[in-house]
Amino acid sequence: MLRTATATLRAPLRSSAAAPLRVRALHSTLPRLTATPPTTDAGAYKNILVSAAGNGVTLITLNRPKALNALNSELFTELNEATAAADEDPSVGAIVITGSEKAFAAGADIKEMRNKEFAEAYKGNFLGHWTKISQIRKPIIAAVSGYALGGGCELAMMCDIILAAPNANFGQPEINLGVIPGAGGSQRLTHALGKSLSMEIVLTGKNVTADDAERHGLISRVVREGDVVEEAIKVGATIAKKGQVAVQAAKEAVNASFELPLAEGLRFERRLFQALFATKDQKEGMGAFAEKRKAKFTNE
Ligand SMILES: CCC/C=C/C(=O)SCCNC(=O)CCNC(=O)[C@H](O)C(C)(C)COP(=O)([O-])OP(=O)([O-])OC[C@H]1O[C@@H](n2cnc3c(N)ncnc32)[C@H](O)[C@@H]1OP(=O)([O-])[O-]
Repeated sequence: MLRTATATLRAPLRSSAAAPLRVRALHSTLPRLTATPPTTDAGAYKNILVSAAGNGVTLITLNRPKALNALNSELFTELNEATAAADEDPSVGAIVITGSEKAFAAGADIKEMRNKEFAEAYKGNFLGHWTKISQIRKPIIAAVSGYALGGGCELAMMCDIILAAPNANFGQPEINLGVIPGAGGSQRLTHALGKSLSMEIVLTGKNVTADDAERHGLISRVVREGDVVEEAIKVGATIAKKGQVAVQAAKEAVNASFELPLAEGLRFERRLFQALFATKDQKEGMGAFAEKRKAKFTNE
């Protein structure tokens, strides 16, 4: 069951570092996609807030403000549970993950892991459960403000789209702690930025600004100050309006480009494209175009 809390949506904008990001009521400005009202079960999770943002979007807010949303095991377990629940929920078409104004997440929880030993980390597959987010089939949008460092940057990169506030700061400072990135920082960052800049970030621990991240293709775009969550929800709502079989296939196809050689990737894309002719949404989408009307997708 999707456990939800509306606290973030209701919270007034505070200037403190702990302030969750503001979301204006979008129900009036966006087309209605789901009749599911935001359900409240505040306190169900300790480290995240989950709310139905309307229009088929689930909003997940990382909520360990005192630790700048440092990602401890409990938080990640909750995040896995909430994203899996949203993935299962037919009324949800997209998921937004955000943090506070000061920090999306300042990394894996250093205090939690400082005394770990190799045998324990290896036998317990430490951080293995972090990969679950990348198995979620519905699109996930990261709305990043402030620090997205180490595991925080890696979490953002596990999402499908990254939107950033002007104060966002991305980096992999693990080198300063005597370790290296452990949840994709050396791999996804390099796919996005290329070797030279990734090496500089990973080897020196320097951060990049939102503008630089946009310029180098790490994120989709920088959004006006104060608007990043709202904008991410809008993007999510736009996606949630599409035929969901095609959306999932599109996500699968784009992700395959990170893993397959070009010829295999092209073949995989073509097969998925062909398979979509078995869906009602394809008939509806193309029929609606030919009949000059708006398509009504049923996700079948
Ligand atoms: C997953 C795969 C591998 C990943 C590895 C990593 O991510 S390694 C991590 C890679 N990331 C890094 O190396 C970044 C580490 N963080 C920093 O360098 C700084 O906090 C800052 C520059 C982000 C903000 O500076 P600022 O002066 O504005 O704020 P402040 O410093 O006063 O912090 C406020 C409180 O938050 C606490 N806290 C913060 N981050 C963490 C954390 N990751 N952990 C635990 N706690 C953390 C901090 O201790 C303090 O608590 P206190 O003492 O009040 O009980």
